[in-house]
Amino acid sequence: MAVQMNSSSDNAAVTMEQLCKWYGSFQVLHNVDLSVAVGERIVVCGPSGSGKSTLVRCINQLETHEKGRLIVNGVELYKGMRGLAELRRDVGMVFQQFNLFPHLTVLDNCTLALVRARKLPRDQAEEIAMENLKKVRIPEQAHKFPTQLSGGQQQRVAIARALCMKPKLMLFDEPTSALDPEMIKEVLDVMTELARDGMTMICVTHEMGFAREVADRIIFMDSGRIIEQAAPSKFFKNPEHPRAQQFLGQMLH
Ligand SMILES: Nc1ncnc2c1ncn2[C@@H]1O[C@H](COP(=O)(O)OP(=O)(O)OP(=O)(O)O)[C@@H](O)[C@H]1O
Repeated sequence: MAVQMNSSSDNAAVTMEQLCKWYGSFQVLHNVDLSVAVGERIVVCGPSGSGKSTLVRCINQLETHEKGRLIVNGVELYKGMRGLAELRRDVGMVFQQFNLFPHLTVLDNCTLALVRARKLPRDQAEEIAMENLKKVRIPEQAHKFPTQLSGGQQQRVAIARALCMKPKLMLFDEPTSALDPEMIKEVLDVMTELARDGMTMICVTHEMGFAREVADRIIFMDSGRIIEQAAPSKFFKNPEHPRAQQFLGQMLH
């Protein structure tokens, strides 16, 4: 049984307390403390291998932690917990590789979970799917297959598909890394609009312009630890930790 939490954690979308994770004998997350408020936009950045993907993957239990506490939307998560389907319904995730079903049309990719998991009638599922395809500005692609779309369009389908489940929280794991430069902007524009609509978001990205413009808070990770967190105005102007200074030096020049 998932444990329902009360008290102050109810006001947070995500609370991590001393979170630790190992891959075999390699400790990838070291005592991570993080609280993300409902409606907050977080950008997670840091060097390759610093544990950013692992951190976000723990939030929807694609990875499980071994030590510490993790509470998402008021529910404490742990290995072997029940209620994973509900968790993943409430936590949308967009990956670097779009992970669309190639044999299904755009519309069917979007309606699949609504029909199968939510048991909605097909016409109602299609209505929700079309609303969200409009939101990501590709309603005219509804009857195409993923291979007939550009990378940027495929990623926007992936975002629409996640939005169909009306998530309370969206996770993005380097959503533009597999895209050509001209397509990056169209995906970032959609993400920016979601942020303006008040969606709680945790984004792993190297897009520092997006981070500067959209994030409420930047989380900087190194070697499995959060070593600096600050508002973008502070982080980009005056990063404190030498590793953050070095990282920004490389990213911005
Ligand atoms: N399934 C796995 N098994 C073993 N080691 C893993 C696994 N996944 C990731 N790692 C290792 O854990 C460390 C952190 O990986 P993670 O993908 O979380 O980092 P990251 O900061 O997202 O990196 P990148 O920016 O390159 O995507 C890396 O050293 C990686 O090689």
